[in-house]
Amino acid sequence: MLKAVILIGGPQKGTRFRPLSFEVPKPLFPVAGVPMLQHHIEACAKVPNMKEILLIGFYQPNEELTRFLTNAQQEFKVSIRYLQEYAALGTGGGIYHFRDQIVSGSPEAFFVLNADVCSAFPLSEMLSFQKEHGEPNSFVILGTTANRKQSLNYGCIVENEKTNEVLHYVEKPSTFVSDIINCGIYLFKPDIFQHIGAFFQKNQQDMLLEEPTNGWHRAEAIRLEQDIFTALAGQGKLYVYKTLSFWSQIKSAGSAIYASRLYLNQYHTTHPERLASNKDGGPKIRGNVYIHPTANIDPTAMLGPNVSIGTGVTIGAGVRVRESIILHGVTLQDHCCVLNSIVGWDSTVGKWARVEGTPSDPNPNDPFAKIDSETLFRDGELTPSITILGCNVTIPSEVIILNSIVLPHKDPNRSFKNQIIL
Ligand SMILES: Nc1nc2c(ncn2[C@@H]2O[C@H](COP(=O)(O)OP(=O)(O)O[C@H]3O[C@H](CO)[C@@H](O)[C@H](O)[C@@H]3O)[C@@H](O)[C@H]2O)c(=O)[nH]1
Repeated sequence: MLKAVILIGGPQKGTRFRPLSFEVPKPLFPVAGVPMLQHHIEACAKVPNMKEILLIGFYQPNEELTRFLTNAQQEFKVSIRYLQEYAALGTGGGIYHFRDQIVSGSPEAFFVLNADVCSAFPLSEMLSFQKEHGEPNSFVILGTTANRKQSLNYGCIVENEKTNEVLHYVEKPSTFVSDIINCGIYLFKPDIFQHIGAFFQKNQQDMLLEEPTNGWHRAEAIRLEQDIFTALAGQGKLYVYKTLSFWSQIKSAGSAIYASRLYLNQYHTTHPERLASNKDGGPKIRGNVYIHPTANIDPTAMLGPNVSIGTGVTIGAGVRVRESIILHGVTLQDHCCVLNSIVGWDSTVGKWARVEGTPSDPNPNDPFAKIDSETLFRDGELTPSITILGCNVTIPSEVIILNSIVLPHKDPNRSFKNQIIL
């Protein structure tokens, strides 16, 4: 039997996702029409023998998370539970703290997935790879190829090309190490806890010497990447399975639009029913578009490619939407235009208004390019990015909002370009 753990982080994480993460925990933000996490859960539930999916994080349990878990359990017919860390314990500390829950029922192996990645999740392939490679208790990291410059933003893996054993692992190196990067998706055997445990013991001794009152707490904070993988590399225990299928991080809001595009594209094979098509009396659809059944869209509107329309959205006559995510309860009034933008919950875009951003897509001429999840500012200036309207924003008619971030509940009364509207 198998299990899966999804690391969902907590409220202090996802800062590059603001202001959208003010309203909803980042892992529940909709990507291609469903919460980011649902893609992980669907992929795990498809693996034969998957008995339980555990979400580990340091969010306070809230209504939205509980509702999502209840619905997902019913839909995917697998046990899904949320385990809350008492503090941020790092990518290794959380799974170590809850190791009894993970190994209860004696799973032969378990997956660990970072919540903030979008992927085809080749989990069954990782299982077959694990069976064929190395010793029975070896662990597998999913890897992909990045270009030299961007590889520095990820965990970098040097492999033995014949055996795929991980020989060196360096987390976010400052100079080039390898173009094989860690996708944040792992297959572990329960034996991993011996390695994390050994590190914990050592950490505890060191820290109790330094700080007798708080040492135990601090010793439990363990980073899977720097503390465990680096030590396991070259020991015949850690292998890399390189995937050619799609993969991207979801750090900034711009990367959510890119991830939506990847998942919408995947729907052709996994969920064709989620893709809108041109029908009599319906809007004009270009490329891949997701429309929630409760949305009300004028037949003269044109949507796509890469558009997701949430619950209860109203779209008026002659509206154009492209490369955007429209969240629930939004109203797009007649003839407005929304390009490369995220329109937050319950916002309104007035007639003939234009909301437009600059896409942050990876370089299309580089097959290994990844999305640059830029910080908001570079050299003291706002980096041109997608336009984000926070929740409950009202854009008046005939106004242009370009490359800007509008904070929740704001009503900008004129056009803005390259600004954060506070
Ligand atoms: N439960 C829990 N989850 C956490 C914690 N810290 C981080 N996470 C979750 O773990 C994932 C990784 O988070 P980061 O610590 O922000 O790492 P990163 O910069 O995304 O880098 C990691 O992912 C890359 C691939 O996306 C890897 O290339 C890299 O090596 C590393 O694993 C995210 O889903 C985050 O929510 C924690 O203390 N507790």
